[in-house]
Amino acid sequence: MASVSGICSSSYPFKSKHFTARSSPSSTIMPSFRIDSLTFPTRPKLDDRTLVLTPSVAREVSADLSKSDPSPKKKGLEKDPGALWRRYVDWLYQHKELGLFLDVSRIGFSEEFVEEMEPRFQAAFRAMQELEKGAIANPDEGRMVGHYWLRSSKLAPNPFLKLQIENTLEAVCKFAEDVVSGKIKPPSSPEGRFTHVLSVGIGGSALGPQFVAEALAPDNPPLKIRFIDNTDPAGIDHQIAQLGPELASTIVIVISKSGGTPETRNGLLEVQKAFREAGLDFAKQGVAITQENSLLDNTARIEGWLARFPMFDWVGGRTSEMSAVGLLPAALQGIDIREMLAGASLMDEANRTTVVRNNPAALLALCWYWASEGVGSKDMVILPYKDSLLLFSRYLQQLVMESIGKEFDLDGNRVNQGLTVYGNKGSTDQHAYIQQLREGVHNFFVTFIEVLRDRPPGHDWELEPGVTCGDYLFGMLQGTRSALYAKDRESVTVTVQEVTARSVGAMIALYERAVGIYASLVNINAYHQPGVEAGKKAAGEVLALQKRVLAVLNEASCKEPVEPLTLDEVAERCHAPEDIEMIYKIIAHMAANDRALIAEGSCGSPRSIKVFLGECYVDDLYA
Ligand SMILES: O=P(O)(O)OC[C@H]1O[C@](O)(CO)[C@@H](O)[C@@H]1O
Repeated sequence: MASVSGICSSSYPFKSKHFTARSSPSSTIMPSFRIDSLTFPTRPKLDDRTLVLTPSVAREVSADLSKSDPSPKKKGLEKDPGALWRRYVDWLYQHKELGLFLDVSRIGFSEEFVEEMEPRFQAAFRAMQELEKGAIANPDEGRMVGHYWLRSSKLAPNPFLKLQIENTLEAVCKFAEDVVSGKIKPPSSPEGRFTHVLSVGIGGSALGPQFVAEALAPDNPPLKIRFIDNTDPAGIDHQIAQLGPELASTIVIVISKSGGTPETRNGLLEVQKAFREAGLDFAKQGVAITQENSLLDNTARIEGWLARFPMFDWVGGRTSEMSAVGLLPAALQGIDIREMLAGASLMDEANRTTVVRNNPAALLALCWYWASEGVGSKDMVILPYKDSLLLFSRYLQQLVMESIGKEFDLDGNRVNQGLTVYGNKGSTDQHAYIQQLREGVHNFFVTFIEVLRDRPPGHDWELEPGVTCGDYLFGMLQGTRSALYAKDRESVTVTVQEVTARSVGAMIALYERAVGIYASLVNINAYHQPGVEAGKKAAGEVLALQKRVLAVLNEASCKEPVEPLTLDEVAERCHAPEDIEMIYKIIAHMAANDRALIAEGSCGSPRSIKVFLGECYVDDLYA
């Protein structure tokens, strides 16, 4: 990217005049899907028997909550090895069928604290039961919250939803089989097969598929996946360039629940342009995953895209991995999606017990509450000791922070809740920031993710007598856990046997439920995200201001001689003197991209700048 000083080097007065009207970039055609295999029965209306988890109902559900917030009364952590071993054994959770363990012994909660929290947990369990039965658990948006039904359709609150879930899963499996087997072929190569998936989506419409691809895609998947998850033109260009001629054998999956997210729309338009330039018909390779009748859905339908799959209004973006959003990309990579669903379903079952110590999601929520004092006072560092789980922390960042990070609680009190999540992987991070974790500011607790199986059977070898490469990884994890604990740094350890579709499904389900329970414990709505709207709205205002700036500059640049303007003059003519800083940034950005020229002055002293456009458009293109 050009530096700010670099962009000021253009010299006045080079300009050209264009007297022909040019089509506005915004008029670029939106493109196409056909979904012969899926039918969408009309959604039944909510009736007055539907339970709405409004603040008052939530309060009713949690009527027996004690008045005061339980607060962790922290003492020094247990250090006696015998007592610690007893604590480890007493609290160790095991899910036999999943081969999953949860060790909470290195979080220092006391028995009294657990007792004090009991009424809150029981209220959280009741709220979760209501949610699973189809209550309006997201009162602000008037939505049910049904991601648990995706892996156990029989739990869906009515036959219509059950059918929707089952039909979609069938359609995803059938489409993926047909693509992988070559029954559905790339249009420009009737003999060939699709080789790549390009997934276009952002947030919950990208993070789950990215995590699962990294964790589970085989070394040689039937289709290799790439992602466009931003409106960064260079990033988009990179993905398209990497595909090169294989764009012709690429299925483009455009994922957006709302169907109107600007970054995703931009990604789509950029990819369509690449298709046009390559002489390819996008519609024949485009697939949409979105809510019925969204802008994206309508576009795909009208243009006759290759396929469309539904996203349900009762599934939130950040809990959509087990919907078509996560299942279709995974299936195209040869990942066993039914196993993923089975793992999630088994974990959900385990999380339905109302006995806290037998409920792994509740145990996690308990640890979060204790460690962060129920107010997010400590960050959650996620450290999987397995390269393939690298993106788990990034996935959890949205799941946890978009769910828990809320200004108001369910009763309308300003609480500014949150739980910060970050991390990459061990042992790599031991050579980065673990130094600070052990000795620096004590503002975190750690979640270690341990995978017992180092390599597929038959591939291991001892790189020194009695020790394998995986033993080192194991040693690093255990060593770091001990070293942190010795310094009173608390940790949770989740252990799985292997990274499989089943264990990944289980881990996703574990954290989804832990987030839901924790949200109840701290009395917030986990299922909306009002905060992200502010940034989107502000971005829209910046782009609107940019159009006004362009119109003003265009008018001045069409004069003879050209009239370069100061920032103050631009701001005044835009009737936006209070936005002068933003106007400066807009101009600097345009200049860096050769769309505005600096006639005089230096960007280092914004008041000295005089700016004009290198081209003049007689039609009022920017109005
Ligand atoms: O799937 P969509 O509607 O494009 O939204 C993408 C993401 O944007 C958000 O709404 C936040 O801006 C997330 O909650 C969501 O996962």
